[in-house]
Amino acid sequence: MSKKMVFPTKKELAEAMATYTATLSAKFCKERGCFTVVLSGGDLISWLSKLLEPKYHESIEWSKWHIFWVDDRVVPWDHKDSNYKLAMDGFLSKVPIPTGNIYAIDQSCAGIGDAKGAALLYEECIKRLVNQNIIRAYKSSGFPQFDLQLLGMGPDGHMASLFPGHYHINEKASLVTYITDSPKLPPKRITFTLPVINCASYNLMAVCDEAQADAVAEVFNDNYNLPATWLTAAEEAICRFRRLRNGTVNLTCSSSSSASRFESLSVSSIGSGSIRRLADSRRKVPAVRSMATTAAEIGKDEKKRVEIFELEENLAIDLAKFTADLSDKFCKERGAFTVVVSGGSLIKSLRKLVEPPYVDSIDWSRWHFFWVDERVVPKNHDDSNYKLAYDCFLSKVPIPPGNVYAINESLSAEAAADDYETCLKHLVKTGTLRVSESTGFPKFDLMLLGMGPDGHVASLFPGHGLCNESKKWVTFITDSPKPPSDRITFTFPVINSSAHVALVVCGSGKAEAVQAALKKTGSVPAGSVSAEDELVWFLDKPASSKL
Ligand SMILES: O=C(O)[C@H](O)[C@@H](O)[C@H](O)[C@H](O)COP(=O)(O)O
Repeated sequence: MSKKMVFPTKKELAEAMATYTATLSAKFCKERGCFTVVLSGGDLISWLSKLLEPKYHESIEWSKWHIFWVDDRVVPWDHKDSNYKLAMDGFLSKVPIPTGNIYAIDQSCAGIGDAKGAALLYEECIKRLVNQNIIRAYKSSGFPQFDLQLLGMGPDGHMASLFPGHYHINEKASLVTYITDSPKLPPKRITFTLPVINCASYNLMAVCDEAQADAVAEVFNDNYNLPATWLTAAEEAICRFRRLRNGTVNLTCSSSSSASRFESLSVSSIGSGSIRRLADSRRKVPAVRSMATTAAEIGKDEKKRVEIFELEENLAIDLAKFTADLSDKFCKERGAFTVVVSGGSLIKSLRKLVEPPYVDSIDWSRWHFFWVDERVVPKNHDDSNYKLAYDCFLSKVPIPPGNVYAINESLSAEAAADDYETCLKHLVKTGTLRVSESTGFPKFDLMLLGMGPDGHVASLFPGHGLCNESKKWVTFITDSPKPPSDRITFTFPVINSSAHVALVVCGSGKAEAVQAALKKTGSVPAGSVSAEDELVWFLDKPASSKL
């Protein structure tokens, strides 16, 4: 389903929005005895005042309306920046919606600027209303499914308080999140997360100002850096806009007929129709000559290769081709590509993938992105592996946010590990993640790992009991010798059940650990890494100097 609507004037746009809202109100009030409506701030409220005209006002069953905000600013209710105040003054105070049906940001948190507290309380409120059946729950996922969401878009392409380049676009662990560094003032806000926004039955985005013309054009040219590009809905997403600058926005608005990307809290289905594919615009990838010499004799293991590169630059080029080839293979064979990364210097070595030709040729919509280990710190913390990957990689490629599986760092390390394991199990159930026939552990298509100077991989450190974990898929550590102390990590059985593993190691400081792992001159965790189909060590000259 794909819908766009262009109107010659603001007046006609407002009229169409009012009719649409009134029609949905009648439908939901009849079908389920209530109508859940989500508002944003901005111009929207002035459109809604159309509903105050008698032909709408008199026919709408206001007593059945329940009002929510997709985002609000963490300021007192009577503050000029408050979305609650805006809606109250311009609309809500003029219609007989019961006060108890208006769900505003918590007044005391907002009053003292406690963004985190306000987000938590708003989430709790929504969960309670789902339990009471006032808000529907989306299929099996239990995500709240609002009946109608009325959204605006900023000139930078933000919607709700999801801003371009901000990691919040990938937030899936919560329903409501918060931001304290909003590029648009005021800085503190709470916002629905993308899965919640996209679960709404009907999403209506209204755009009217010249200032938004460029962003509208970008959104409809599939620029995934703009949060508004990700908008879908369970039933219908419509973008209504006034004809802006001549010709600039003669565009279409795509939406999905299902919110299956977000059917479960951190899970998406493969190949959802909601993701616009880049396949059509694919460019042919020129062959990149391998600049490696192969150390043939090491380990004499036919599944193991060691590639040594004169320069790290050459290693990065070859690693990109290796990854892109596997991506092509798995996307063709199974319609999905499950990729796991570590933190550390590996991420920098992946830089060629986010440059031409690969950035254009890879079918990013089929990627599913995981972490082999993660530090239990906030996602915007400098120690976060998520932040590292987001800043250098994820923010540059259109992997659907629903396919990026970050940990829930609001939990303890132990609970976060359990939660991540549950997420993997769900993905196995849905077929996104394969299982190894020989081990019964999940079989990722590609694992891209770094190694520490002490020979650790993931957060499996030399001499630590976790290296012997044989049952769990994901475990945790609270005494990591490399700070920060609290982490989650995949276990060896999971790492070694992968189809392909690349161990990427650079620098002379790691030469001894490389030697220990490959020549068995010592015992280091990296020496225990294997793969079901292929393990490739990518080394630069200095790292290989002791082989
Ligand atoms: O969270 C982590 O600490 C990493 O995932 C870790 O496993 C990393 O891959 C190695 O420590 C190598 O890091 P460097 O490449 O930066 O040395």
